[in-house]
Amino acid sequence: MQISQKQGNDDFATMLNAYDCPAILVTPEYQILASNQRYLESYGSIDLSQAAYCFKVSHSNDVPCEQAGQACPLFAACASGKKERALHIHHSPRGKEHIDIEILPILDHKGEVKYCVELLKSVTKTNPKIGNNEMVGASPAFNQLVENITRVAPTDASVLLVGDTGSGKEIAASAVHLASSRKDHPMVILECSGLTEPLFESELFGHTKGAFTGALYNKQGLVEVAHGGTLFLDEIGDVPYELQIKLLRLIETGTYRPVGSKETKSADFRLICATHQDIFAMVERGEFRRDLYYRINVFPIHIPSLKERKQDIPLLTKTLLQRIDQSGQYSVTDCAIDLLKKHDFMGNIRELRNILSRALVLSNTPRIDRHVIKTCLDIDREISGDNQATIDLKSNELKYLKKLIDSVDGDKDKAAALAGISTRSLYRKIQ
Ligand SMILES: Nc1ncnc2c1ncn2[C@@H]1O[C@H](COP(=O)(O)OP(=O)(O)OP(=O)(O)O)[C@@H](O)[C@H]1O
Repeated sequence: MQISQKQGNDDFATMLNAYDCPAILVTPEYQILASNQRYLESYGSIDLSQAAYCFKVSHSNDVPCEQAGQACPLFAACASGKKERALHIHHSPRGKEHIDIEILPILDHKGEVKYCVELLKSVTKTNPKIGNNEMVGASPAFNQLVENITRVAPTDASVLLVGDTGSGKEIAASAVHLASSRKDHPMVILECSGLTEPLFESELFGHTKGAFTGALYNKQGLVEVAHGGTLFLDEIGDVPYELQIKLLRLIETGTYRPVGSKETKSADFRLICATHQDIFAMVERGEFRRDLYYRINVFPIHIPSLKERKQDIPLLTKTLLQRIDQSGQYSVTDCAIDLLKKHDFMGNIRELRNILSRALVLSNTPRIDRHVIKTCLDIDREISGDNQATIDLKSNELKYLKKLIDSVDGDKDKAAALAGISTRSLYRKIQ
């Protein structure tokens, strides 16, 4: 596409209105020449009466992104002469936002880049600031995760989320679903751990009345509930070997039969699987079917552990505190944050959440200090058995749980939630 030099900025802006997302026209020297109506609605107007540069407007930087140590898709597009994409954090009237940037270079008659159209697509369900049920973060590891989610979401490819326990696999699955064209249909979750063959089949495929003892009604399977939407199989590595063939058949044929039925139904879902295990090693050991592995692993995404994104701890702490107690009165001192940053977080974000829930109970003031955080971390260490030689694990667990129950006036449901265990487990542990 070529644009005559005589055309004014108004013409540019009119052309940009053809895009149904915010768009700006930029020179290879980073100067913004025009913006469209959608940009105006999302980010406000830019003063174009004097030179306005994209790095200043979008990032409040004084130098272009690539000189500030960030990947700059404009710089890359000018070098390659081709479309380039990157995930950036931009300033917006709503604060900082993750934006999927696409740069479309416009070449002159000599084949050199004359202008670039920059399309700015907001990324659903992620946030570099405090959010409610969104994924938050701004570290390089988190941004890479968001970039992967953004790329794969609009496709229908099967996604395999690999990450440690509590690192955010389920919330990432939901981000993929919500950024996909299937978002108006359900995302259905099946936790695969501990499922026996009959249960697995009837949960997944449903059953007819009388199919087996206790089948009093026709029951819809999760595959049917997920029709048009997303099927999320959590802990896929725990599906017993003999059941894996049933899953493979479902994926390969796109059809299934409810237990006890002769009717074959057709399935329509996007598959997302998650695991904390090394499935490839399981394949090598003969514990996981190779054919199924290649079916589910079309697009693998690594979910970073909290250890890999320690710089997100202050933001996550603020976010989680607000989620635990919506009054917004609680905060954590800088020294306490430093202590959290030194912790290992084997249980990742879920562990951070549990520690903060405890801190709220144990702190006498809304400003949670280092001392309180240290106590919460020590309780965890004792319970997890770091000091097994000197500590009687069971009695310490009991002591902690009783203290916790007392602190919430005997409310066992609340105490269990704070301890991160089910109420049933709590009763079992204190009896
Ligand atoms: N980036 C994030 N921002 C905010 N909260 C997060 C983020 N990632 C995870 N969480 C929160 O951490 C907790 C654990 O996340 P989630 O349940 O998605 O982890 P998981 O990896 O699926 O856990 P498991 O391995 O036990 O199935 C949830 O409360 C979730 O909302």
